[in-house]
Amino acid sequence: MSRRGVSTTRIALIYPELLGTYGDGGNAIVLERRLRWRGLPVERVDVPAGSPVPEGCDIYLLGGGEDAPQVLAADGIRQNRAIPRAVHGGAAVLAVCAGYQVIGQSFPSGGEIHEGLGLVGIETRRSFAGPDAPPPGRAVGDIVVEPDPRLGLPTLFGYENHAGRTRRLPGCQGFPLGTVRRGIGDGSGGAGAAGAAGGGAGGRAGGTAGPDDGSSSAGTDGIVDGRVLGTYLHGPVLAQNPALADLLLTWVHGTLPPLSGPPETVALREARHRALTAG
Ligand SMILES: NC(=O)CC[C@H](N)C(=O)O
Repeated sequence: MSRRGVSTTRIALIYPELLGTYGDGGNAIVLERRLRWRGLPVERVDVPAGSPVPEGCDIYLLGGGEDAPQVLAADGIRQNRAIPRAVHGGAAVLAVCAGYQVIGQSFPSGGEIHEGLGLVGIETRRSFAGPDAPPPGRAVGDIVVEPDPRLGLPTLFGYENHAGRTRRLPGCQGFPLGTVRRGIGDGSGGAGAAGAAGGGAGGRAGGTAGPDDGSSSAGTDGIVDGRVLGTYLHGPVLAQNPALADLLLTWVHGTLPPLSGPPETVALREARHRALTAG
């Protein structure tokens, strides 16, 4: 039974035309499959760009996007208060990259600061290094995150490509999704906060580990606030991290029967682990 006492879990994919960079729509497919493989009914609700977001869904998925589409998406989603109301009623949110920025208080685009949904106490800027420091380069490449132990998750693998840097605001509820072991993530913690040049416009050469200055400071990625989870991990993140998919499903569904595999995902994770965490 899902959280509303009905048998079908409704998964809303929000504005995939605007928030779909790097196949984030695949996160809906992963959630759908993992319910079906357990014999549980699921309904996928595709919400086309610009249309009002429905309130009665159990999981809302917001993907990544370029700056201009991201503004359009935020404006469209703000037409109503469906997502905040659904979250209040127990729904879960997975917000990736642009989606992660959009669920915060504010984010940059086109030289201006735009209002986010205010679901979580974070803000995104091009840089937090101050007006005299050069802004950091785009964060581009593989990202590996050690999740907060409270989540009981294995290492998370993904891909990131974003210019924005994100930080928690004073009084922010919740906690970071995890510690960045490779890549940039929020890029606002530890040495990354200094906003050093990093990989420049083309991103990090060779996927060098660490925050913007290439050191190994303990930067963080993402936020978990109640059932709202934001992250810079594209990929789509749930395809590479099925345990994260199951965490979202248990938030809205309660305990689920265990599900191993699929074998392809196990092999993928082993390969990612070998390639990205060696040394
Ligand atoms: N990949 C993305 O979603 C990018 C988010 C945002 N437009 C940025 O560059 O920071």
